[in-house]
Amino acid sequence: MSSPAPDVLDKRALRRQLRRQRRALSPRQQKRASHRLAAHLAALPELRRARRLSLYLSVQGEIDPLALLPWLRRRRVAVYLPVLRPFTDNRLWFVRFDADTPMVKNRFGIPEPHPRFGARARNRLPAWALDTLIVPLVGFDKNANRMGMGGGFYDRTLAFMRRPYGPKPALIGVAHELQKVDCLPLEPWDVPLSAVATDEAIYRARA
Ligand SMILES: Nc1nc2c(c(=O)[nH]1)N(C=O)[C@@H](CNc1ccc(C(=O)N[C@@H](CCC(=O)O)C(=O)O)cc1)CN2
Ligand SMILES: Nc1ncnc2c1ncn2[C@@H]1O[C@H](COP(=O)(O)OP(=O)(O)OP(=O)(O)O)[C@@H](O)[C@H]1O
Repeated sequence: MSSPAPDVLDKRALRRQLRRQRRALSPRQQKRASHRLAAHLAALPELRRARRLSLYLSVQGEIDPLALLPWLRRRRVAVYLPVLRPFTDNRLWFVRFDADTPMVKNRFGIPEPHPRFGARARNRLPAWALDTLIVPLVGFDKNANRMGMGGGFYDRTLAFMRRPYGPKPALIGVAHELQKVDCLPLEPWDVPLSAVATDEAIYRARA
């Protein structure tokens, strides 16, 4: 076993620090951030044109995108949640999320649609079939570079985005403003986001 390179250790420490900072927010701060985020998201063209969109259910201080749900329901947008794909390592697919979707906790303690519900092909979509994905972030920088939980779930699931042809959903990262850092190291497998939205601002990737 070789020991991890210093930049890997830096990234791990940064991830831990950012996760601690977001967990420290009060319920009142969380609620306010969620509503401000929803207002920013609803102004984005990537959301206004979406017919099929994925959200996530927030855990451990993540900014909560669900304040946007009434707006999405009014517009008849089909809402999906990320689900850990069975029999495949660290990949996601996306399962319909409606008022009557049966939910269970996955191995990380995050609620997701029941595997039996997701097993029905008509209840789920691969990432490429969505118009827009709302991607949870642990950290980001002003150029909309992202850092996630470290499992590589979204990076693996979105690897198709690098192909020169085929469908390309819009990727909108979301986070609390306090998760912004100066500059994130770019990894070869990182898939660029279209934009990052926070409780305070929108950050666009540079063309
Ligand atoms: N709310 C939410 N849902 C999501 C994600 C997310 O980041 N947030 N994901 C985005 O990828 C996927 C799940 N990925 C995750 C990756 C790591 C951990 C996690 O807490 N890992 C533990 C240690 C691992 C373990 O318990 O075995 C840790 O880091 O402390 C959680 C979710 C799909 N659903
Ligand atoms: N397309 C891919 N194919 C295979 N492995 C990958 C791919 N993308 C990422 N990985 C692996 O996933 C691991 C986690 O990557 P990284 O530290 O960038 O996570 P992250 O971007 O924070 O995670 P996430 O995508 O879950 O938000 C890395 O060790 C990397 O080797």
